[in-house]
Parts: sequence; structure tokens; C-alpha cells
Amino acid sequence: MALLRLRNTKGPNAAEIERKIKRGNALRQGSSWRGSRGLLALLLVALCVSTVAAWLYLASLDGDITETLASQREMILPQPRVYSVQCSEDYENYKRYPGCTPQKCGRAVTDGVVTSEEAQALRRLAERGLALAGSEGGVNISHTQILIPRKLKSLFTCSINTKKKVVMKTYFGEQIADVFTEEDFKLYRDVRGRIQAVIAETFGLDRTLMYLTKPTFFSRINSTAAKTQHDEYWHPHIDKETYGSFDYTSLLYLSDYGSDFTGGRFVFMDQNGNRTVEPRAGRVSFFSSGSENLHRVEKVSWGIRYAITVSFTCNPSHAISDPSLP
Ligand SMILES: O=C(O)CCC(=O)C(=O)O
Ligand SMILES: [Fe+2]
Repeated sequence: MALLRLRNTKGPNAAEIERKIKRGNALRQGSSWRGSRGLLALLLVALCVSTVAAWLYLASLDGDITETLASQREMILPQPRVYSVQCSEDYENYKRYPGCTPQKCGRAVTDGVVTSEEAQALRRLAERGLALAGSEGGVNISHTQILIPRKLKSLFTCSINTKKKVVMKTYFGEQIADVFTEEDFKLYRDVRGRIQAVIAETFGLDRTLMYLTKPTFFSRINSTAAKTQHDEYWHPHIDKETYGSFDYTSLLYLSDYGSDFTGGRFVFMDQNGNRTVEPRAGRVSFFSSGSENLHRVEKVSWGIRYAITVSFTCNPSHAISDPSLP
């Protein structure tokens, strides 16, 4: 009986104490778990913040894409979109030609000069010519160009090289007449004339004092790896340095960024960031050719990109005539 009483009096207390101990332990465990969870969350936040900061820092070092001057989706009409930049001193090293030598420098983009039908026709022309170039030359290079020489006795294929002007030559002689018709040349001449007019108007030039110069060429770029250094079209360059005679460069795009190819945007590399032009069939982008317009073309990652480079000089001794049948 006494034993029973003792157990009865001690029993409930012991159980109560045990419960309290257990609850205390559980609470302590819970709070230490909560504490380490908080610490983990804090660490995660710190990690995220430092990753974002590092990414922003690297992006700023890399001078990554900062602005799109012309996106593929928009139509820039009827006036060109003009972006002025200060002229570099490059032009001081060359004879000045009043009415032509750049006094106003910059770049501009217009979709109002070449229709999409014209761009399509020129693209077919480029495909025909470049197919011939590929098979004749026996080369399969990622960036092929057809130069349009002074007298169209022959066509060359070559690839862009930022140091040397003409790199690889393949002659087509008489085959030109099989590939291009008089109508093709007329189309080229018309388009060239309109491009010249818009450049003259935009930069306040006398268009009769600007001359077509070489190289003027079609280009086809795909994503095949470059086989030689000459295929490396993506290097930053200044056209006046690369080609010598250029005072104004224009590019007529014959395919669409995003649907015909990816990558391949044109990038102006300014000190305070990059400015891009997204190719669009029929779009003309033009700019003064000095070092105020350092640029590059992004690597094409998929598809085929067609363009025509049409260049102008102020120096009549560097003038070439429009291509025509021999
Ligand atoms: O095709 C382009 O967008 C530019 C090519 C270029 O920079 C050049 O021909 O000098
Ligand atoms: Fe260029």
C-alpha cells in the first residue's frame, strides 16, 4: 500500500517532469535548427548577390551588348534613323575633298531605300553567284564574297581579311555571262544609286563627288568553322584601315536576323558600350568609314546570312565603275 502510494505520488510528477524535459529538448533542437536554416538562407542570399554583382562586373568589362540601334522586327521608315558620332582624326591623314570628305560622322539605318522584292532578287543573284564561286573554287569557306571588279571580265571569290585586302582569288572568266543578266546589273546600279543618294543626304554631301570604290562585294556567312584565318570575318576592324579607299561604307542586308540565321548582328564597338544593328532583308545600314565606327560582325550560329557591302570614296582616283556585262 505504502509502496503504491509512493509510486502514485511520485508517478505523475515524474511523468510531468519527463514531459517538460522532452519539450525543452525539442524546443532547443527546433531553435537551433531554425538558427541554422536562417544562416543557410543568409548564405544563399549573399551568394546570389555576389553572383549577380560578378556577372554585372564581367559584362561591363566585356563591353557587352548595350543598345540595339535597329531591331529586325521594326521598319525604319521613311527617314533613316541617324546616330551621330564625332569624326575621328583619321581623315586628316588623307587628302580632303570638299563636299565629300566626312565633316559629319555617324551611322544610320533605313528600311526605306530597298524594297523586299529587290532584296529577294539580289539574294537570288548572290546565291547564284556564290554557288558558282563555291564549286569553281573548290573551297567550302564559311564566308565567301564576290568582288565586283572594275571591269567584269572575271569575278573573284575571296574572304574578308581585316589586314590584307584580297586574299584568295578564283577566276570565273566567261561564266559571268551565264550567271548574271543585264537586268541583274541594272538592279544593282539602281540600288547603288539610291544608297549613294541617302548617304549624301544624311551626311550633307554632294553626291556627284562620291564614287563607288572597291571592294564592293556580296557576302555569305554560315556557321561552318573558319578554315583559314581569312574566313574570320568576326574580328573588330575599321574599314578605312582595312580597305584604304573607303570614306563611307554601306551594307545592304539580304536576309533576316532571327529567322534566316542567328548570331550575325552588326556591332558598333563604342567606348561606352556596343550598339547593334540587326540585319533585315532590304535594310541599309551606312556609316563614315573611320575609326569612329570600329565594328565587327557577331559569329553566325545558325543559318545563312547574305549581305552586300557597297563602299564609296571621295578620291576620284579610287573610283570604280558600276559592274556591267563584258
Ligand atoms: O556584313 C556586315 O554586316 C559587315 C561586313 C563588314 O564589316 C565589312 O565588309 O567590312
Ligand atoms: Fe567592315
